Amino acid sequence: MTDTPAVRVRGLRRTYGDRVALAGIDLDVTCGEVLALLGPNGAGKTTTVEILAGLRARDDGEVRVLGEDPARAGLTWRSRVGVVTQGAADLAELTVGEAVRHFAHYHPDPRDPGEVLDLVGLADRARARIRTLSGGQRRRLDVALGVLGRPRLLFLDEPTTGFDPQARRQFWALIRALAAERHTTILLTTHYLDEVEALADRVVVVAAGRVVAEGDPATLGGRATARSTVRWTGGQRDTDNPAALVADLTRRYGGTVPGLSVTRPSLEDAYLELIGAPS
Ligand SMILES: Nc1ncnc2c1ncn2[C@@H]1O[C@H](COP(=O)(O)OP(=O)(O)OP(=O)(O)O)[C@@H](O)[C@H]1O
Repeated sequence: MTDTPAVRVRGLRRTYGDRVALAGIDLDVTCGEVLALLGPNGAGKTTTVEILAGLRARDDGEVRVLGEDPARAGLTWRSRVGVVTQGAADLAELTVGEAVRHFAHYHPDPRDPGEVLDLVGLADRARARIRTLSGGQRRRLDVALGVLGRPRLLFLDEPTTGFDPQARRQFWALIRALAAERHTTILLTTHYLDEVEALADRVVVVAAGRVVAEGDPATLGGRATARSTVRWTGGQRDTDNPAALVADLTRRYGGTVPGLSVTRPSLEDAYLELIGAPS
């Protein structure tokens, strides 16, 4: 890790016609971390990622990605940034191996194409035409292409949308392996709260083009210190001291408390509260 942030954004604004997509976003991503950008549909996540990746223009604000302005950065910068967006290129008639070998030529110091296919679990599909891949395999190929150039920073825009549960777990293992490599910073957008808990060191919540919260997934929205809810057959109560209440119930029931559970707000509870969703 270094002290220079991988991403530094101040006052980022973008409108489409009279629709304000980004109303002044501030964002810092530290080198080596996995940062999740979370927010409801239309919050501005894709717009933010695409501006940071140099794929979209901004109206206003200061943006530094790996120390450069993506609107002006050149080929050397581009080779240090990996992008996996929602609209992947149309490569249907190539085989998996051909695609990876072809795109390796775009990078000054590419990873070995065979190693990349191993990394994403596609080695046994190298000879398959891309149009024959399943949705999950296709996304893995997108990631393979995104990491070919040994990026210092990897953008993943909703990488597991449409995956089955097993494919999501495998994908998480892949992202963890990448994150464990030195110098790979990951900025991930997602709608899945379990994905944030599984992968992210830090989470930034955006809603209507603004940052509404940021922090550690375990403590977001004050959930680590929030009141607990104790439920049992026949009752429920919110309390700051669940241990005392459970002890009291245990005495009252003369032993086992029927249907006992003690819960704190989940990340989903904290998130829905932060974005102002009706409960
Ligand atoms: N090319 C475009 N032209 C016009 N409006 C756009 C365009 N792209 C995005 N917008 C609008 O900008 C706002 C932010 O969209 P964006 O795609 O960045 O949100 P998002 O958080 O990625 O949403 P989702 O979770 O649905 O992918 C939305 O109101 C959207 O309708």
